[in-house]
Amino acid sequence: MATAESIVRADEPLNLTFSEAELEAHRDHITSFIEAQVDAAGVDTVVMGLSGGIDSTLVSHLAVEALGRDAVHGLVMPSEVNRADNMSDAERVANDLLGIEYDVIEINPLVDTFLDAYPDAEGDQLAVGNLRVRCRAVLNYLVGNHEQALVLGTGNRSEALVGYYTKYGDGAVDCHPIAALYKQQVRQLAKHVGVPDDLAEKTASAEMWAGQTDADEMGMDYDTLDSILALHIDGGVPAAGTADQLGVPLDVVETVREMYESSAHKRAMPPGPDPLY
Ligand SMILES: Nc1ncnc2c1ncn2[C@@H]1O[C@H](COP(=O)(O)OP(=O)(O)OC[C@H]2O[C@@H]([n+]3cccc(C(=O)O)c3)[C@H](O)[C@@H]2O)[C@@H](O)[C@H]1O
Ligand SMILES: Nc1ncnc2c1ncn2[C@@H]1O[C@H](COP(=O)(O)OP(=O)(O)OP(=O)(O)O)[C@@H](O)[C@H]1O
Ligand SMILES: [Mg+2]
Repeated sequence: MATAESIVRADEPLNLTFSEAELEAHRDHITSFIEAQVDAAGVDTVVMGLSGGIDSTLVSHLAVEALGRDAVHGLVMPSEVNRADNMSDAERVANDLLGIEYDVIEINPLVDTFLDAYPDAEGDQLAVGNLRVRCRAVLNYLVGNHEQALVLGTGNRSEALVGYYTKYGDGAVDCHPIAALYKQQVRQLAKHVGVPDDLAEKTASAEMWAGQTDADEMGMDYDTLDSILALHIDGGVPAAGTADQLGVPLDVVETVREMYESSAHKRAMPPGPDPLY
């Protein structure tokens, strides 16, 4: 885990932001995608977790644009490690910004029930953090089944490429409308569609344990991660050239490649052996 002082920041990060015309094109593309997913499933509504973070704020905003506010159901699911201001931001998004129906469901009792059933995991920060995330996935699908609603995910391209999400947790959804956007672009599109700056510029956190931030855990900020992904992983520029161009140590580029390669299993269907005959 990096400390605030040791987080790597590229000297020359790429500017991956869009022009105004491109922003409008992405907005249309994503709202059309949401509409098409709902149509293809033969349903009218969607359900999704609202965390007060920018990914869920943008997806919920675009879902309301695509389907109307009556078709979007938000779930705010606090646990003991969530900051109160994030949970109140989630309610602010549902109430004040979007005017959608939402429920607040505390997940501590669910998490405790699992740990009572398997106390060996108690104190295992990552396992319990992932358990919190998976409890939310179960609730999303409980509501989704009951209301014949699709579960909207909030994964962006940066998280997907390095596997920075919980398998069958926040990854357990029916579609990811902002999957093509790097994190910088998520923030930019959010501002473009009218999300207030304080939400769009908020420090990203999975809130799987108290005080967690994405940058601390990954050891670099999103501008650096996005730049390495765009140049080296998506762009095919060799590691050394990427490090030189961005002004980051070579081992940071290699770390991102290792995260990309070791998370391939999260971007694939669970494999089985080919049929024998
Ligand atoms: N090679 C392989 N082939 C097939 N399966 C493989 C595998 N390696 C591990 N696995 C399986 O995957 C499991 C590990 O994956 P997983 O359970 O996801 O756990 P893991 O990747 O270890 O942890 C999740 C990471 O995502 C971050 N996260 C989670 C949720 C939200 C956010 C956010 O930004 O909001 C971030 C979190 O902070 C943490 O760094 C293993 O226990 C194993 O079951
Ligand atoms: N406390 C919560 N209540 C409801 N949903 C949550 C909660 N925490 C996480 N989620 C869901 O899990 C998703 C993944 O979390 P993640 O932290 O990556 O996104 P975010 O909070 O929207 O944005 P950011 O990455 O900037 O913090 C959220 O977008 C949201 O849908
Ligand atoms: Mg978050």
